[in-house]
Amino acid sequence: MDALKNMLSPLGMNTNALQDTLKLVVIGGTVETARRISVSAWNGFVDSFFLTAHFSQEDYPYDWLMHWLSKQPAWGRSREFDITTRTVTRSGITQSTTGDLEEDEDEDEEALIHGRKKRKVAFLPSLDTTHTIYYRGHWLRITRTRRYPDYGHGAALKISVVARSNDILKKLVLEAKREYEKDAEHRVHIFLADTTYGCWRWNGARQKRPLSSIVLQPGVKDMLLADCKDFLASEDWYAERGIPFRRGYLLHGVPGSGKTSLIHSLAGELGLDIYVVSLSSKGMSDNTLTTLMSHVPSRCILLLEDLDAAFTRSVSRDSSSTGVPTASNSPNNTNESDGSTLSLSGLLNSLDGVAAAEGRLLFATTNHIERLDPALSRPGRMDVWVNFTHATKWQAEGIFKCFFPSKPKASLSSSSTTPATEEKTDISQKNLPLPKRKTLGHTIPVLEEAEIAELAKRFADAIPEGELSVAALQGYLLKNKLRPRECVDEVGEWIIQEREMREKLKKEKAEREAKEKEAEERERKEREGKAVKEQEEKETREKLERKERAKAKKVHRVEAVLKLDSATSCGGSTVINSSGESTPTEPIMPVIISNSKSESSSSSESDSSNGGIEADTEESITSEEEIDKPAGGISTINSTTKESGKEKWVAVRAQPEPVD
Ligand SMILES: Nc1ncnc2c1ncn2[C@@H]1O[C@H](COP(=O)(O)OP(=O)(O)OP(=O)(O)O)[C@@H](O)[C@H]1O
Repeated sequence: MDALKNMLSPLGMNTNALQDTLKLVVIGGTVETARRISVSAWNGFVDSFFLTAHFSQEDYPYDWLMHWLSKQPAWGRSREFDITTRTVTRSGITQSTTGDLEEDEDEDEEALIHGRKKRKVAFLPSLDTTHTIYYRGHWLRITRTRRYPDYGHGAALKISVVARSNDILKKLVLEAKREYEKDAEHRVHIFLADTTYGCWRWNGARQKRPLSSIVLQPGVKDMLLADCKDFLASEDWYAERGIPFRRGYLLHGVPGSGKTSLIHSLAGELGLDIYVVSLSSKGMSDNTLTTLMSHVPSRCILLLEDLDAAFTRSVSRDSSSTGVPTASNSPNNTNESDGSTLSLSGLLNSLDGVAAAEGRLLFATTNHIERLDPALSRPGRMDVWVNFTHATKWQAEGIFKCFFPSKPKASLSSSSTTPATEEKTDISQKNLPLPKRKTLGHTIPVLEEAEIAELAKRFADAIPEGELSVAALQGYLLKNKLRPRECVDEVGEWIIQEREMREKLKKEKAEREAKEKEAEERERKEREGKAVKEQEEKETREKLERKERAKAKKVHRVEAVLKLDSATSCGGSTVINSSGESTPTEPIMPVIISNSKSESSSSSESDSSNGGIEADTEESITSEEEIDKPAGGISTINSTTKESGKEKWVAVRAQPEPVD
């Protein structure tokens, strides 16, 4: 140190300051080294004593655990966490679309803020931080990380625990699953096809719809439900017989008759998620569809909505197959412009090809069954067909009863003292028996069963059989949900209005179509007129051009004649034309000789008719005979004579004119 001091003293440095700096460096280095050693020792310890489970966002257990973690009170004590009002799913954190999560359990569940329901705040482990929570006598170390930090998406969960066996982790996953399923019990999860990436995107969870709220002809719902249940329970039966474990249902019929609603209801009843594909969506191709179908989970409902619409775009297939496109609905160019190249064979392959998923229930809906190719709707692809019609009287009665609850029998006797018509009750408890259904914030009169039955009967009698859609009836009942009696009294009036409205819409549609047709016709005529005009203009232009060319040739000829004249006067070669006139040329020039005298004479005639001025060089043909014939001022033809077809080429050399 003294030596160092001696070395530095001439430099005028403060040795004490230097010493302190060096000390700091040494201490800092030692501390950092110690930290690193301890971290790696701890990691070694963790690796050798801890059991670690990894959960990827792409898989279901991730959802279960995130859901479970969001419910852990431990986050309240944690010093670092994420707070969200969103739902955690495989496809990331998604804004809750259901809006049924309240901030405070104790608060009024009915409370709405500007029409929206309050949302519950959820606590989640923050990214890239290790949290420790206590679970069943074990400390769990939980780390949530980004799987692809560079791309900013994809998350993974790592849970470590000191334990001899992985039982504790199994218990944790099972518990998380149970809780998740319990919460999802009243919901149907909807996934939509993403044609850009060829994957499924979670689109939200919908409240289950009770099957009793769907009013169909007797036996239809029961038959469908029993068929679906039977299918789901017969995997082995299918395997033993080598039959592909798939079942298809084709729901066809008029719009607003309950096809989609029935599928949602069945999904809820069977506890299945719904995977929806719109075949006419932008970018849908054979490859995308095959990829999507191969990623459908084994137990789910695969829904192909408006099957016929996929083919009204004439998707790269012959017009004789599925959904024959009509003139008005087959814009052939659109599918190419939006990159949709779905073909019928592509669709068929994706439905039951090698890569197609097994165990799924395929539901297809269409309003135009007549447009479907028989290959698409054949048994094996579509095993069960259900026709949906406009509302029958039976359905009208059913939907009325669904809307207006009747007083339960037990309360009938107890309420004998109070007039039944005055009593008001909550609709959610009587009419829609959903366990988690929230109240609607209004009440409707509850009538006696007999009165409701009588009103329903009158309502049904007033409804014309098979004329109005169930959706239309529902719309009318919704408008009158608090006035059951008036609703029945006024139904006749409403039907007249509906008819008038439909008539008006029909008329408007017809007018619109006529106008469109007229416009099309006008456009076509205009196009044709334009084409004719263009053709005429073109012809006139060509005529003019021809005339111009002829004029130019004449001018050229005159110039040539004038030139020759001047050349003759000063000596030089001469061209002999058929009329015996000689024209001076360059000293040596080719001459075309015609074998036919008549031609030359006609040529000369035309020459004379043009006043002896002809610009066209070919027309100034000189006959051989005439060349042989000496003419005034014409010298001998002394050069080679070339035969070319009927014409001969000779070179004419000028000789000086003899001097008299
Ligand atoms: N049979 C029915 N029972 C109960 N409600 C019905 C019935 N039919 C239609 N509805 C009601 O009408 C509305 C439209 O029904 P839905 O979308 O299921 O009809 P759809 O046949 O699928 O129509 P589209 O063919 O136009 O898709 C829904 O709100 C539904 O509640």
